[in-house]
Amino acid sequence: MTDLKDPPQLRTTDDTAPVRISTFGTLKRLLPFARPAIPALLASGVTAGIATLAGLAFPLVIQWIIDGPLTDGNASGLWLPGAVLVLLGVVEAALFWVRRMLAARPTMRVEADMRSALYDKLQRLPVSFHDRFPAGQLLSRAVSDLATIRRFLAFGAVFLVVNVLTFVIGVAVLLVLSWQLGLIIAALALPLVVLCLLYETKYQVLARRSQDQVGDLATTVEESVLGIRILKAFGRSAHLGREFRREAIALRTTEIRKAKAVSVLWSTVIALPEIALGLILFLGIRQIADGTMTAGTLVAFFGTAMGLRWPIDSIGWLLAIANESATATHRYFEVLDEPEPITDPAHPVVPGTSRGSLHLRGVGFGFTDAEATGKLLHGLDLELAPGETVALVGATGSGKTVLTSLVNRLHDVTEGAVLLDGVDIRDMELAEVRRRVAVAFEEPVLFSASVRENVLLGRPEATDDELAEALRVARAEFVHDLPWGLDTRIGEQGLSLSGGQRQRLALARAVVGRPEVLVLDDPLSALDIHTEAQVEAALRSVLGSTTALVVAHRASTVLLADRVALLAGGRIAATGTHSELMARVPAYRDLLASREEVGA
Ligand SMILES: Nc1ncnc2c1ncn2[C@@H]1O[C@H](COP(=O)(O)OP(=O)(O)OP(=O)(O)O)[C@@H](O)[C@H]1O
Repeated sequence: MTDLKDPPQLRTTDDTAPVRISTFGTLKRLLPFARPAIPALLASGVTAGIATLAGLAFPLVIQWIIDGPLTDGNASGLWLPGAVLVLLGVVEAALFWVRRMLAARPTMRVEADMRSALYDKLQRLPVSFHDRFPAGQLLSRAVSDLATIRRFLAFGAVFLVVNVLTFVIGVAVLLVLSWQLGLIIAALALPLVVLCLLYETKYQVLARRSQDQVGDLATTVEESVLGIRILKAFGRSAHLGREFRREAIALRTTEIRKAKAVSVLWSTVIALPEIALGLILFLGIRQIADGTMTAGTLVAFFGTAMGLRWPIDSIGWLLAIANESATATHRYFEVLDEPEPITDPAHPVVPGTSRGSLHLRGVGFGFTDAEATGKLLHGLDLELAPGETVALVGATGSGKTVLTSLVNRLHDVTEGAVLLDGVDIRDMELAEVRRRVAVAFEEPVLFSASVRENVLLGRPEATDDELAEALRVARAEFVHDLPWGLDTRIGEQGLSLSGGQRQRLALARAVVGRPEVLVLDDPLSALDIHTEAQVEAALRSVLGSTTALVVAHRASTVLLADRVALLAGGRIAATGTHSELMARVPAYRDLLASREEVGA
């Protein structure tokens, strides 16, 4: 019996226990991206530090006023400390503004650079990665995770350093003012550190879960928007609505647990200084009564201790930001660290004059996530002479689409090789392979762009004549009747086209510029019989000069080919002309006969 593994877990569940990561170690990975922003962030930190010191100086000036001019009854002596107070206020406000200005622009650039790097990586990653990684998870990484990282760099990191320094300097000032009372505030550091460590462990797990759940939610929204017609047609909107609500509730539960964790920390962090301040007031008044402390010193002490409230109170908030950024960073690098198995070779072979011969030699292929079911293709041999058209016929699920995806390295063969003009395509530059091999898939995907941009996607350098020729071959001249002709926007944000129109544009995209090798995955399936006949007639002229591998389901498409290859059991079971195979291969006869019956 086959030992089947559990199906891959694509969605997050409440029981998923995310891996514990080191907050500092993970955040360090941001350095290469954050490096250009470091001077500005340092300047921003220095500015914030000076502003905070200005704030800490207030109580000392008040002490000066109380123990000086106020005690002496010298009204004219108030001018100088009054002016200093105003100056400190202005400096603090101005520096606050400067700090924001300094941090905003460079951190936004870091966010933009990281987003571009992620996008580039997604383009380089193989199709197999995109098959298994839900789009919503990528979306949440590209949008919300990167925004979290930017907030951390702009505020979190700066204030984490500034507030710890402020605490240390403030405690030093307090110790100078009164070492006995100062020790009470200094002693606060111990329970705070213990509390923060306990909290970090718990919060990090929740932060990761919440970010994963945001990704799940985005995936559900994306799937329901893309499949809105099917959902409506099958009356499943309510079902998906329930699924969405279930995920939204899971996220809400995690967010509430996060809020609870923060609130416990926060309330303790706020309560501890309150108790300490009460104690200080009590002891301070006794010291004034004993004559061991002046009223001005107690006011200064109290004012300074109050000034340390924000650095202490903010610890919970800053740790939350640091933890969320660490998990966001971890999630970001999960994608960035993905291996890129399909890349350019170190020393690409530049093929000589291209003739367009295609040879699949001993090809084997199996999906890594479907190992238990065995290899899909094995020991497959198929040779196409330059200019030859071969129709690939096989039962549904036999691997025809997968085979076509091996020819332009959307997947790499796991055994054997695909040779273009005798050169292994893995030894050629990817761009070169994709320039030589053009593909039209069964599912024609159009982008939110003009007709012209969609058709010239792979060959932006093609001339207007080549574009017109491609549209003619694909019988896609209907584009000239669109409101803005070739400049009409189509795709998701543009004009909707019918299935047949989309397929004809996808075909035009493949044939534009007459590639050496054309791979067509059932390119005419959405066309009516009349249009199909017209496209076939026009295709013949292209196929006459191009090597083509055409996945075919119908006899009419098969007839376009010079030769037919029957894919069965993971290999090419028979080749020959249509009539030869009809005469001598019962499996082929059955396959086409059943299709024609269904089609009839
Ligand atoms: N990403 C994937 N991971 C695992 N298995 C996959 C993946 N993509 C396709 N398969 C499996 O590979 C097999 C062949 O798929 P393929 O799309 O090539 O079939 P096909 O011959 O083109 O079928 P059809 O004629 O119905 O289009 C199927 O059993 C399919 O389930």
